[in-house]
Amino acid sequence: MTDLSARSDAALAGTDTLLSVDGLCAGYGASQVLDHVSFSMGVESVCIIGRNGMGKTTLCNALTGLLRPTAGTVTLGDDRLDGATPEKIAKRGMSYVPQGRRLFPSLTVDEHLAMLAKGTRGKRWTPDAVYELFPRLAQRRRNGGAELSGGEQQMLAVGRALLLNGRIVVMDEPSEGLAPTIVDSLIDAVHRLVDEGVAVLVVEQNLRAATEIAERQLVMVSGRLDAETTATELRADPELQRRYLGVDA
Ligand SMILES: Nc1ncnc2c1ncn2[C@@H]1O[C@H](COP(=O)(O)OP(=O)(O)OP(=O)(O)O)[C@@H](O)[C@H]1O
Repeated sequence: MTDLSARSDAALAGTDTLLSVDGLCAGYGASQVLDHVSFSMGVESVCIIGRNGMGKTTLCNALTGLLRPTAGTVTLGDDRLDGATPEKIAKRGMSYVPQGRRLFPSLTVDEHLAMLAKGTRGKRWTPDAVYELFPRLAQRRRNGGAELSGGEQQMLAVGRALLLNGRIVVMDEPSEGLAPTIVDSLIDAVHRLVDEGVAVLVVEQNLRAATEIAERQLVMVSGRLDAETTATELRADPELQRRYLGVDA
């Protein structure tokens, strides 16, 4: 385990920094939740783990503009994102798959993707490319959001985020409530994205999903990101699992 404050960018040697977060603070009214969160990542998959209520969703919201940071910076490539609206942040290359998927029950899969298809011509991610990544979704293309299983909804939520053709995708607990085989598809999709040059930052509380999605595991405790561990360490250590994920040995 590493103390993040002692960690330098040298730890990312071999990986150029894509996202850099420095001293990020955010909260709700007078209650500060994020307490000077700092980390950086390249084109790789990274997990943010932590027990309930530690501030993981708040971090996702502060990164993607749904919550305005009160201090600190978020830099993607050469662009400063902090303080920008969610629309601007998405346009600059950070897309978000929020917890709960937020789909429209009456729109079909095709219609969800069509809403974002404009502007994807000639780009890597088009509706057809999403159907190729998730063949299950292609079979359900004419079904409405309300008729999809949890796993299909999650695939659609990821597919929608991909159509923004961004540089990084932030996902909040994508494995929540999904059957193990569907979790496998999501894990494969994350690895494929990274292989194709898209960074993926995933909040996870599920031990298997977290450790298979990323080797780097950043630990959030009470709004602070002050430790980093690895999937290898986490798998091997029930005490870490209990402390960081609330998993009972
Ligand atoms: N809209 C809100 N207004 C006020 N407080 C909030 C709001 N959303 C979250 N909080 C508080 O902020 C803290 C962090 O919550 P957050 O949802 O970010 O944690 P989390 O690590 O994502 O947990 P979980 O996995 O349970 O969602 C909690 O104390 C929570 O009660």
